[in-house]
Amino acid sequence: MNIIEERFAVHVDDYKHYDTDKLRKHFLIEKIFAANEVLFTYTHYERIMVGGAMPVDKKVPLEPVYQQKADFFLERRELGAINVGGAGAITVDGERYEIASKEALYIGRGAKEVVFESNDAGNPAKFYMNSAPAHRTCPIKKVGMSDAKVLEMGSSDTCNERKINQLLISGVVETCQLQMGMTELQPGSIWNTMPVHTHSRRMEAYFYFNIPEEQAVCHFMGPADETRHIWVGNEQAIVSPPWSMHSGVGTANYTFIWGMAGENLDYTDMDFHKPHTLK
Ligand SMILES: O=C[C@H](O)[C@@H](O)CC(=O)C(=O)O
Ligand SMILES: [Zn+2]
Repeated sequence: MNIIEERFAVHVDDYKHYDTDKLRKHFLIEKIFAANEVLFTYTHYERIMVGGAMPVDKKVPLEPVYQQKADFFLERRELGAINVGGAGAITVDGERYEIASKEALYIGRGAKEVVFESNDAGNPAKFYMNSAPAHRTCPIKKVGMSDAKVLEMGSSDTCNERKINQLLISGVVETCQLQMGMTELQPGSIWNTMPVHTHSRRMEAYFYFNIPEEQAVCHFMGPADETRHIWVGNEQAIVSPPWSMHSGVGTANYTFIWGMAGENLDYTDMDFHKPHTLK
């Protein structure tokens, strides 16, 4: 069964008055995975759905949720899934795709039956997912880390040395509006997405994982002159409105998955804000 939460969009003027509780309530997704469940948060930012499937000892189907009023989940949507757990498989209309750790599957609009499973209940697969409305069908494609476009960013001097693995990206896979990838921090580097940027033409969601026990990531949001922070735990996500930056600093090494939907598929068109200009 899909378990669903709904989040409405927040106006930037309203955000300025938020305290810690309210920031967390509107922008933090605390639970992405539950054993043998599919969890989703239905947002009103480009209607992106952010969630996870964690099959343990049984097959778990992707079912439509009330908000969609659809006969099947992908009736009018596309979906990207990236496995952050043990090896597993996703079966789409009878076709089985083995998805190892850090591998992704893109599923286009129209696929009727999607089923998740793990190869080993002792080390279950964890499929982190983003889904956005789609106006046409793009072919299903499995994308591994070796297929990714890799951007080497930052440096150890500024503690932001990282590898941006673009997985679901134009040139690797055809999508309608979804873009997804996985950014890995080099040992000793703790800052992601620094210098920060905004792109009001696209919303974004960040999913943080591989955060060691008792450590955390401090995520920054807001316009460059009105920032706030949210402390994020392991396997939690942040929804970033179109007016917001999205950047984080960890108390230890971590990895994260970013996903975007919106106006175009141009990853490089962000507006940058230099650190000394931030407030
Ligand atoms: O719009 C692009 C996204 O925010 C991320 O891809 C940025 C990122 O992973 C990073 O700089 O570390
Ligand atoms: Zn971004």
